[in-house]
Amino acid sequence: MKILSAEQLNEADKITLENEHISSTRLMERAASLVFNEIHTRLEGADIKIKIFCGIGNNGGDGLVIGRLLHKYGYNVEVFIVDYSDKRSDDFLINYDRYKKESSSWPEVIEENTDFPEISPGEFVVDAIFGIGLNRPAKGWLAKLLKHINNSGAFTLAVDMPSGLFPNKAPQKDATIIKANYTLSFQNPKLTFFLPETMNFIGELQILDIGLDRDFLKEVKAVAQLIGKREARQLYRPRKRNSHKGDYGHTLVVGGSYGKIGSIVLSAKAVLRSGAGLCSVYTPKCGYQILQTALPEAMVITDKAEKELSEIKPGLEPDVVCFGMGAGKSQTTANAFKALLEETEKPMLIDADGLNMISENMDFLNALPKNSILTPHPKELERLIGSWEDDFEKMEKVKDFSKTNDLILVLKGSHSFVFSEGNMYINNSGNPGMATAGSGDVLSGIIAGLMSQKYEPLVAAILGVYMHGLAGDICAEEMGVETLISGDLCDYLGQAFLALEKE
Ligand SMILES: NC(=O)C1=CN([C@@H]2O[C@H](COP(=O)(O)OP(=O)(O)OC[C@H]3O[C@@H](n4cnc5c(N)ncnc54)[C@H](O)[C@@H]3O)[C@@H](O)[C@H]2O)[C@@H](O)CC1
Ligand SMILES: Nc1ncnc2c1ncn2[C@@H]1O[C@H](COP(=O)(O)OP(=O)(O)O)[C@@H](O)[C@H]1O
Ligand SMILES: [K+]
Repeated sequence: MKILSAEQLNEADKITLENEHISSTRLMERAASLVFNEIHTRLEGADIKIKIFCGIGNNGGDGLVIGRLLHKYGYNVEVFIVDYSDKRSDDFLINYDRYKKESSSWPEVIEENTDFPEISPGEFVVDAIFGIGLNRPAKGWLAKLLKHINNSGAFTLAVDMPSGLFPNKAPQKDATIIKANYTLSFQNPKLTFFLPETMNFIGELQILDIGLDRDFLKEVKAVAQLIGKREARQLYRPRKRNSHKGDYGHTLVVGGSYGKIGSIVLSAKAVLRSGAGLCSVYTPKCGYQILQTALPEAMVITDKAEKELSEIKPGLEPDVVCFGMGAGKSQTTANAFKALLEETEKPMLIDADGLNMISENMDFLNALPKNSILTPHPKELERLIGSWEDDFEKMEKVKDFSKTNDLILVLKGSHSFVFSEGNMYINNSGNPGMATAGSGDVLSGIIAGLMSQKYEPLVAAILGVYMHGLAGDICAEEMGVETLISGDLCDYLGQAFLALEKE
């Protein structure tokens, strides 16, 4: 699904009105009715106190429509106008009058010196103060009102966006923003919903298709692509009946050091579980028995050194090399890594200490084959590109870094991001159970395993990140988030592939 900016959504809005020959009031009615339906389906007429806070723009207009419909269906609803400006939008004014006509009372107005209404924890609040039109932080009494709502403990539903959040730029550090339990957002998700500093404000997210112009939405260049099951399914290629292991490629996993052999066991297992035909592991001598015992399906080649990588001479030509997990970053290993980079022509996958060695020797980047994949977590990223002011600046810095160096970068996190050629893909699978030792090693193995099966590196990165999260989701469903450990992600990959095939 495309992630769009406020400007693009406004444009879609305008084109829809022209092409469908409908008024903006009609479109507002359509959008807000969908929100009403969602509320009505869940509350089923329950006698719960509903308070709707409306701004004076179109987000507020939506709130008034929702209020009118709830009133019509007999709900216990109170509507408040948050009177922060005189510049009421036309559709706000039309719906203000309609509300009055149907409910036979004017909504209450909240101004600078009005006492805020009391809100008890059991009530239901609808936040329709600001949507995508926010153009400066909420200040003064307005900020106090947002805090008042946040402190009430009431369940809060945000219409389109939690008020105070910008759709496509970072909030100020001390900004006051509605902390929604649930967000019903119109037509397309906004970038801010997926970034670590702002994702907590939206609660659970649901996108409502309000029927904006299909052709426009199809053509417009997305800010980013959100990758869900439908998108992943389009990337997945089922195996051919008439095939053999040679068709699925040979992955070489290189890494491990004394005390950290487990990391490459996890990666190699993930390589095989994601469908690679063959997997070899190159490791210091101390890894030999561990690997042969833990993973009989993998072949093992050992370095001449006992405890660390000193010279990477596997004596074979793999389809893809997956480097760095548990490797350590001694000078000896860094030299061996540099030599490996210089000898390798096909795109590689670099993770963990591989990334740290690059950060300490940025010239290694020149030897990295084009289209290689780096998979940093935020700390590793910071070592690579330096610090950033906010998430939006970080995104821009990573875009530049991946473009300048001709590489694909997977930034891991609660939502992992894939960057390539200035484009951005945001993963929508996964759960906090995956915040556990070794889950990154599994991800490297999955992506490398897909690369060896001739998935283009970018496709392998996007699909691999999605499958990793999906395996985690299916696993967490069965055993809970606390209990999930990274080895389980390998074991649940099978169910993840089955779920994808069913889609
Ligand atoms: N674009 C679309 O596709 C649709 C948009 N609709 C609704 O329209 C909303 C956007 O409406 P608007 O553009 O009227 O904007 P908003 O209703 O989000 O904001 C209203 C106005 O408040 C002012 N403002 C912004 N920040 C402020 C601040 N910190 N303090 C005081 N005033 C501030 C601005 O002048 C802004 O235009 C969407 O979020 C959505 O709820 C829907 O009605 C239907 C379709
Ligand atoms: N809260 C979360 N929600 C979804 N995925 C997560 C979450 N926390 C971690 N992950 C995923 O788990 C992996 C962790 O990788 P990493 O930090 O490298 O761990 P390790 O070094 O222990 O292997 C990443 O793929 C990340 O996206
Ligand atoms: K809102």
